[in-house]
Formats: sequence, C-alpha cells, structure tokens
Amino acid sequence: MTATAMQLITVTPNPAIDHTVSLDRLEPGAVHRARAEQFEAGGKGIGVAAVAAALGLRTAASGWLGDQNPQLFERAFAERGIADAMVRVPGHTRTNIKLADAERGDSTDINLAGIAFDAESTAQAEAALLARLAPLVGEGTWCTLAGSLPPGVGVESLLRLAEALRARGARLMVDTGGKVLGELLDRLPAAPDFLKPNRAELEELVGQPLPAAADVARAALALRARGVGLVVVSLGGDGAVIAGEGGCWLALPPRVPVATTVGAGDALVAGTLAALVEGQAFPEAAVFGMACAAARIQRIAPGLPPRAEIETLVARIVLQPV
Ligand SMILES: O=P(O)(O)OC[C@H]1O[C@](O)(CO)[C@@H](O)[C@@H]1O
Repeated sequence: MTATAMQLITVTPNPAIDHTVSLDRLEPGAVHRARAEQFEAGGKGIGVAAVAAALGLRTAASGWLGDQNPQLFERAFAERGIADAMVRVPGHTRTNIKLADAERGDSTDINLAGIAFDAESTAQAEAALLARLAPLVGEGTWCTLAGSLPPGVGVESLLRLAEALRARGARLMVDTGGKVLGELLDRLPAAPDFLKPNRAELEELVGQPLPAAADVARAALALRARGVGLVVVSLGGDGAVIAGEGGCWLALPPRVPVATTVGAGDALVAGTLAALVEGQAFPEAAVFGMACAAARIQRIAPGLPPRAEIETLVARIVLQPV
C-alpha cells in the first residue's frame, strides 16, 4: 500500500444529518416533551468512518454531500481525523429523525429519501467520485459501500464504482439491503469480501423468514458458497451470526444498558475491519466488532470508550458453533 493510500475508505452515497430526539417514552399520537436533542453527521459509511478512525485506521469518508449544508460533516471529519473525500453535489443533505426511547432502550428511525439525481447529475457525480477516490485506493484498502442510494441513482452506479475500486486492489465490504444487495451479488464479477446484512435484509435477500440462528447460519453459509469472504449477520440484541474461513458461529453479546441502537451496525463493521487490518483472525475480528457495537450503543454521543473498556466487552462475548 502506498503512503497516500487509505486503510479504509467508506462510500456513503446518501449521507444524512441524524437528528436524535431523546424521549422518556415514545407514544404514537401523543405530545412529547423532549429530554434532549443532538445533530450528528450520519449515514452508514460516515458512522463506520467515525468508529474506524477512533480505532486508529487511516480512514477517508466519501460519497455525495449536499453543497448547501456540509458544515456539520466538515467539522466531524476535522475533529475525528477522517480524510474528507466527499464530493459536493447541488442540494441539501437529508436530515433523518431518530426518536430515542429511554424506557425501551431503542430508537425509532425516520429516514428521508435524500437528494434527487437525474441521469446527467448521476453521471457527473459518479465521475467526480471516481476521480476523488482513485489516488486514495491502494492494494488491500478496504472500501465499504453502505446505506441506501439517493433517489434517481441506480445500482449500476454502485456496480461501476465497485469494479473500479476492485481494479485498483481494493477489498470490498457491502452493507446494504433489499434489491440493491441482490443485484450486487448477482452482477459483481467476484463476490464481496465482506457482507454485513441484518436479519431482515438477509430474509429479504433469500425470500423467507429466518427465525432461528440455525436458519440464519444456513443462509450465511450459502453466501459463503457464492464466494463471499466473511458474512456477519447482525441480530440486534441477540448478537450476530458470523461465518468465515473455519466455520460459523453465533456470537452472544454482553448485556449492556442501551442509550440508542443507531449506529450499532456501523460500529460492528468498523470494529471488525479495524481488527482485520491489525491482523486479527476471524472470528476474533468480528467479536471485536461486536464489542465496539456494545460500547457504541451505551452512549448517544458519537465515539468510543477507551480501548481497555472495549477489551472488557470482548471478554464477555460468547461464541457458539452453529
Ligand atoms: O441510508 P439509510 O439506509 O437510509 O440509513 C441511514 C441511517 O443509517 C445510519 O447510518 C445508522 O446505521 C444513520 O446514521 C442514518 O440515518
């Protein structure tokens, strides 16, 4: 890897300002008095970049950012030591609403559509993104393609991007769901190196419910058989099913107080990638990722606790072959 190359590049086609409103308890139809609110630079790859940079990875965040309201992102990148490789496009980056329910220990997310593109603006934005990324990618750079696509942008853009990154030696991590995930798997010449669907996304992909860990494991192993290197299926409070070279496990998480579930999956991805870059093997790397997620959900404010605290969480995760 050259000196200018990144260890991790996150691509977020549809970033979002996360407006978290903390409530004692969410009751549909009722008037609420908020306890607190927070505005945070978000979108899946942005969350991954924040945690990865906190863990010491040389990280760049890229994707398409509205040129009308980029300040929150610019501040976050500067404060966290993340290289800003976001291409500015005309418009306002969306704001997503997160209603954090203290009593239930979870959050209700309202994600908006994002900046609308047409064929011409997509072609321009795609070319600008490729030009921005080319000097940052080296042999072995991990690139994450994560989150939704903005309106008007088709899976073809992601396919072209993925292939261009791969041609430069990148390893590909995909965290997206629905039709886009299916198309990427069907149409990429070589399967992604790492996939992290959640249970619902995997169910949508295989077209059937996966109620038990054994069902999830079977679906994860089927993805491995299609050439995917690592598969980590997040199961929320039930942990994760992790499949890679050497087997398939159910990883049971430590019980921790939950302030918000927003960004748990992003922390899982970032922690796993950081551990892989540090040379940890699988499944240990994914266990470290789970510990990062368990650390992340205990605070609404971004960031991670000290490494020693994450290691304590690692020791509390139980691996069961499945
Ligand atoms: O791109 P999507 O699927 O709308 O998800 C975006 C949301 O996901 C998150 O990255 C959490 O994983 C939030 O920061 C953001 O609001």
